[in-house]
Amino acid sequence: MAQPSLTLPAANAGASDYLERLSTKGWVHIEGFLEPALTAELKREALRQQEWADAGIGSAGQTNEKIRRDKTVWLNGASAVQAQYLARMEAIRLAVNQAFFAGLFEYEAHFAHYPVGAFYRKHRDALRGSNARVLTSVCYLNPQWCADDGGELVIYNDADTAIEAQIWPVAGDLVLFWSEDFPHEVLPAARDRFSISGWFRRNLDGANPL
Ligand SMILES: O=C(O)CCC(=O)C(=O)O
Ligand SMILES: [Fe+2]
Repeated sequence: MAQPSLTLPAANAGASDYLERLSTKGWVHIEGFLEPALTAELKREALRQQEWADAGIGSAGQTNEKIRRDKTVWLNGASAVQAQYLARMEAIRLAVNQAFFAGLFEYEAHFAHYPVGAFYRKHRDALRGSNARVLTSVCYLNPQWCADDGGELVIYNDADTAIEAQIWPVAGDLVLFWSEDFPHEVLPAARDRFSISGWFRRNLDGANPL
């Protein structure tokens, strides 16, 4: 019997094997993951936000403009469009848990705005073994992105010796990667760049410290 919550809509060309690609490569770029109407509505929702803050780094969340210059606002799920996005991420959470026994427990996400010239230097989203973030998602909200616009996501291999992928932040595309395994950076954007960065987290409460 079909399990709608575990499958992606048929409109997502190439998305059906995303678990396979996550398994073999550890990251996946799903083109056209969000349909254009939902992507456009999320972009409008991002533009409606008032509370943009300088993004933080590290567990204390201190800001450092040498490392990153994006502005962020956390999703709270209060609007219909945010709820719709979070429902799409919930389907991924369930599918990844089923496929990998990943123990993904919750999801947190923020809108990100990279104004012209903004970047995010090479980093990992989680340090090995010490962080609740397991799987990173980035969904892009930028129509008609082209080469001159910069702002590519560059993903490096775990050993940080080679580039695995260089991805334009094209509207509707989703990138997933295991948070501990891939150093990555956002190259300076030559035009306003909007996205939603999110993290599927494990539950560290009550974890055995040994
Ligand atoms: O926007 C991107 O392409 C990646 C952003 C990122 O690395 C992050 O928010 O941790
Ligand atoms: Fe990151």
